Amino acid sequence: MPRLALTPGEPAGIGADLCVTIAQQPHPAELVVFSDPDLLYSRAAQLGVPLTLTPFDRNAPARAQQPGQLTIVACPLVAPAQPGVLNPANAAAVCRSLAQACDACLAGDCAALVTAPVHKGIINAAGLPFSGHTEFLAERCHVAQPVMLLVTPTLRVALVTTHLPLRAVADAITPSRLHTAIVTLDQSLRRYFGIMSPRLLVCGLNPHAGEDGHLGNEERDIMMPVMTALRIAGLDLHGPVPADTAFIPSRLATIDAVLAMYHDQGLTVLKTQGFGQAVNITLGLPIIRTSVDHGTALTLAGTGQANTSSLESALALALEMVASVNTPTMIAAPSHPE
Ligand SMILES: NC(=O)c1ccc[n+]([C@@H]2O[C@H](COP(=O)([O-])OP(=O)(O)OC[C@H]3O[C@@H](n4cnc5c(N)ncnc54)[C@H](O)[C@@H]3O)[C@@H](O)[C@H]2O)c1
Ligand SMILES: N[C@H](C(=O)O)[C@H](O)COP(=O)(O)O
Repeated sequence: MPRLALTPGEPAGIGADLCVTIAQQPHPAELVVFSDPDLLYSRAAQLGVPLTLTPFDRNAPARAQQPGQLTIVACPLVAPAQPGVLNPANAAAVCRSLAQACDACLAGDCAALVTAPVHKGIINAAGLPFSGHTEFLAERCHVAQPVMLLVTPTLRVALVTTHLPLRAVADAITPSRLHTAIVTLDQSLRRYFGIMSPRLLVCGLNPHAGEDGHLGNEERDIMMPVMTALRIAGLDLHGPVPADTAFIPSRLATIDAVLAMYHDQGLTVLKTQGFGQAVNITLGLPIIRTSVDHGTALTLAGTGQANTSSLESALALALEMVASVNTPTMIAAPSHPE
């Protein structure tokens, strides 16, 4: 019986609503929520659903989650949360709960981490540099380059760069970063998705993949040499292809994942296709981490209108990934010449 660490994220957003709502169904895992108990009790009362919180005991055997119940590690907020009203006073507590949940996974107390959305803006407004869970967890786990992968039932899209201003993206597409992103994606598809020889489609950075260098040099000077070396090492790589036609059905029919160069190049397509069903996975960490595909939706907090489907998918996929770790299919990663 695995234990899943669950974080509600921004207390003014829909994360707490989602946690108490999914707690109304049974799950084949113990859900350990890292949260302020009063936040969950008050949101459950607001939504009119029952909730009993039981303190986490790492020495007790894990129990499948029962309707109306959650296991809790208390992570107190500083100020009572008001649905829809961001408060920078609670930003540090949000980060602390995330760190505690991550550490519980690193310590083996929980098998995976599943996160509800945080509000990056309010954390930064409180004076804490924060780009996203992906970067926060990578730093916590001492990983230099995590890889963001979003999946729907029919599409997988990974990113070479994550939460970067567009102005900085081109400079961030280095041989080393591209190499790590491709290898991490390839290895993770083998390990967690049972794909024995992943076929990866790599998007160009520039319009028309640089048009032979006439519309940008990154494809010719950076991407092609890295991809050629990795093909020689045995990876099944296609591209770099113009990103505007990377997602047409005939291309997607023969590949297992698309690697986009930056956030909106890949996620706009994926969310247009599958918003609400998609799961965000952080690859390259020593822990399994999945998340929802949506943000804090502040106007929906406390209304009962927030859709739980992405969180349900994130919980289900985390369990599948936990199970897959027991069937290792990893191969040695080709190293980058730099
Ligand atoms: N995993 C994360 O932590 C995560 C992911 C995406 C965005 N964010 C953050 O969330 C904040 C708000 O972002 P945004 O406004 O761009 O996106 P958003 O996803 O919060 O909202 C986009 C639209 O989708 C709707 N929506 C979102 N989730 C929904 C749900 N579960 N059920 C029904 N409707 C839903 C919203 O009402 C809104 O109309 C930002 O600070 C952003 O950085 C966090
Ligand atoms: N890039 C994500 C998305 O658009 O869904 C989102 O910002 C969350 O990222 P983190 O998991 O790094 O917080």
